[in-house]
Amino acid sequence: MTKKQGTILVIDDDEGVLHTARMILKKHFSEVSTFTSPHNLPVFLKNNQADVIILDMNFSRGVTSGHEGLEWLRKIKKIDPNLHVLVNTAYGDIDIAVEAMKAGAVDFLTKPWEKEKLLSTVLSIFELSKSKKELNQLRNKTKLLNQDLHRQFNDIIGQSKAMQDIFNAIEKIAETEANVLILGENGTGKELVARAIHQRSNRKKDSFIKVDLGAITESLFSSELFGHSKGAFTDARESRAGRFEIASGGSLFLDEIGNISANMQAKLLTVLQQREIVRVGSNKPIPIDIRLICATNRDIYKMVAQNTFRQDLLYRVNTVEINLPSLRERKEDIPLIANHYLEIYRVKYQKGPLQISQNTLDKLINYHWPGNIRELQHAIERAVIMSNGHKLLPSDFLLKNTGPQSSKNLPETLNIELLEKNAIETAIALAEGNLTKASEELGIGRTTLYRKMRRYGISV
Ligand SMILES: Nc1ncnc2c1ncn2[C@@H]1O[C@H](COP(=O)(O)OP(=O)(O)OP(=O)(O)O)[C@@H](O)[C@H]1O
Repeated sequence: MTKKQGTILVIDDDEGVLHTARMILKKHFSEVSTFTSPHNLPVFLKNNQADVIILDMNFSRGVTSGHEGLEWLRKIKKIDPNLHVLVNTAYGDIDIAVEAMKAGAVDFLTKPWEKEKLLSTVLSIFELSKSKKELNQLRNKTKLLNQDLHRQFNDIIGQSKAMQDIFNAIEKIAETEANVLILGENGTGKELVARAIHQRSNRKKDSFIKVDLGAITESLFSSELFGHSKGAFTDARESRAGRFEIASGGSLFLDEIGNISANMQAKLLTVLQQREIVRVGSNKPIPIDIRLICATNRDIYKMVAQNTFRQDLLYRVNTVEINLPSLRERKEDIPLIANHYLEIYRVKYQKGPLQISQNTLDKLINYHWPGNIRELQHAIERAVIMSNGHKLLPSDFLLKNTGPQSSKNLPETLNIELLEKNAIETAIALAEGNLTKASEELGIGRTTLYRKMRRYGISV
């Protein structure tokens, strides 16, 4: 039998008890340390790890009040609140056991020990301590990663009215606990906005955990999100916390929420309603405290209308909604964003002074950017790599000639006057000669419409 790698600490003034503990536990754990007095504990804990501490409640001869043990329990929890202490009480000493649990003990044993009971209790506390440690490690790791990401993603670039509205919305929403649904095409910055909300929220010191629901298979969904206990399925050699648990205290960002099956939607809804998860293979509910931010590029309302997305789930996640504009709806931001990434990649690829020529900017502004900012970012990166001189030229950009503004869909002429004349004729025809309607459709006043009709020789 392989021993568990970890340290069990036993403190009891009775040498016989310590001997029994060593006999039973040594077979199962790599390290069993015993002390007859708790006085050396602070020094020991400073220099050593302890996965489980078994603490007696009385150390002075003839004393049975348990106060000494409680005192030491409090000291241990002060040294490290995450230490798992199992207290030893005399049979029937329920009051002391209750006091000890209140003071932070995980469980209690009554003396004399039954071998099986001692072993099973210590083993289960050991597993608990390990999975908590693992959770803390994961949280610390993601905090570090998030710090890096925030450094990298700190600025959401945009001066357009549309983006100013988004910034205002982020400021207003961030400090609330409201669930947020971010809608927008691919590459419009949904994740960036989700991170910005977390960074400005009261949860910013805790983790921001992202789950790409579009990339999770049906079979992995529950264990990824809710975790699993040891032995829950063939590969579950250790118990593992899911993303909900890891995000607890912080924000959970569920990307591509429009991409999950009906079955996954039902599971998610249950967790959001009950605000607790149950690891796969366990039946113990674990409360979760998360701020939920979801995103999708799909038309979620259409999906609800077509019964492919649950309305009750939508209502759970969309307390507040943010609609991110596509890049072609805020073309005025294109030069700003292009120059932002020019600077980043110029430095990254160690190029000298580099500018974007006016012709190039015109080309970028006129392009329809189906992949939005991500596509612009990659286009700039590529152009910087390929550039030879001090200017990025139109030929440095290979923009896809597809989509709504491709040559196939272009009008026969780009002459502005002819386009205007065609638009007026079409509007009048569609309005069946009603000039008030036609002017409304064109977005101009009736007087302007008359003037333009005279100018282009159009009659009704
Ligand atoms: N306003 C912005 N200013 C600067 N960079 C931006 C902006 N919006 C997005 N980006 C950049 O564009 C890329 C895509 O952004 P992000 O991943 O947030 O988009 P998304 O909408 O979540 O995309 P997807 O739908 O594909 O998941 C990232 O590299 C991000 O840094």
